Amino acid sequence: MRTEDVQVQAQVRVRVPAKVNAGLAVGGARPDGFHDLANVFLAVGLYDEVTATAGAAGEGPVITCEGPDAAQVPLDASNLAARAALALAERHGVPADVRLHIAKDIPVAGGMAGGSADGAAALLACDTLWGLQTPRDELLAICADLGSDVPFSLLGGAALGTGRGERLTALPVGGAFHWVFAVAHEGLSTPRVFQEFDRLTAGTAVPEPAAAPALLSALRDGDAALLAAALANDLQPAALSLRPSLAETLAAGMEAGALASLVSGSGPTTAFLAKDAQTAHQVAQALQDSGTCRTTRVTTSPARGAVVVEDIRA
Ligand SMILES: C[C@](O)(CO)[C@H](O)COP(=O)(O)OP(=O)(O)OC[C@H]1O[C@@H](n2ccc(N)nc2=O)[C@H](O)[C@@H]1O
Ligand SMILES: Nc1ncnc2c1ncn2[C@@H]1O[C@H](COP(=O)(O)OP(=O)(O)OP(=O)(O)O)[C@@H](O)[C@H]1O
Repeated sequence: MRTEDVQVQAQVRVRVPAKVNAGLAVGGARPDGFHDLANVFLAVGLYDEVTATAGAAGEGPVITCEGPDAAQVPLDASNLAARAALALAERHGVPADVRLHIAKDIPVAGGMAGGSADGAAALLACDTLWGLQTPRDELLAICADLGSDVPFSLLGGAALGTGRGERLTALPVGGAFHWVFAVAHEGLSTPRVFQEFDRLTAGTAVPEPAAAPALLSALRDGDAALLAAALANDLQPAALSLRPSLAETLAAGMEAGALASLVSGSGPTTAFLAKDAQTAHQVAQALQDSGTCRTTRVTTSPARGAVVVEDIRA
């Protein structure tokens, strides 16, 4: 066969970051079961990659997944990447025949929006593969239908999420922050953690959620010490109530020199802010040695949102 006869398979690869919630203020339960939030999202440099290639006519989205946590990822129509492909295809009246391969590096069910990341990445990958050029605001609206965290996975950087977290306002960030994440042995279900929040706050007046001005200025100034003082997560008591052993992980990171520690979103991943890269590695080693977590990851924020990193189209 001559080289020019080889058909190159069209392929689009998208890289998408995980998130940590630098501030998560949670209001009372709404009639629709969700909670109003003032959610200060920060994208961090742990990434999944979703690669889209054309599928056979009529087969719909086909999901495959590789990575250390791949066995925990559903490969059926419940996968957020499959749901994203179907939603986009329906919006444009095109077939959703696409193969989506997820290279998963974001901890699963860890409160780092891994599934949401794959949903946002698949949406961008399919939009590019199918040449649809869907306007950004429409992509964000589809993301919001898929889940509260999905719009932020597309946007990246830092943002305040209001409503159930899907209405985003980008936030300025004045410098890089150094983070350590301690990944727990077993995941936690997000709805279960919100239910526990409701149980723990029952009979109390839950205030309207608001973003702390000190948090926003710490991010804007890139000041790690001020950020450490302002980090807050209203879901932390609920996550600790369901998984009391997380308190030991939080304490081990502080003992090792972290500026601050908190549960990431709904947990059970715990996040540690460090003053520099060297301290971050020391904290990670101490957490590893403490035996209070499955593994650790060291990275920085902010990180770019979902972005096409390879686009091979015939
Ligand atoms: C905890 C966070 O990760 C913080 O960023 C998010 O609030 C969760 O976002 P998510 O995983 O995208 O959540 P969704 O898929 O939208 O909702 C899953 C479930 O979480 C609960 N949920 C979620 C978001 C929200 N603002 N209030 C809620 O009560 C609801 O029980 C909902 O049925
Ligand atoms: N592409 C996907 N990757 C991982 N989990 C997925 C995916 N699609 C659907 N899921 C389901 O979502 C559940 C939550 O997984 P995910 O990794 O998104 O949790 P999370 O990081 O705690 O989410 P969040 O921080 O947005 O609340 C999993 O247990 C799995 O059943």
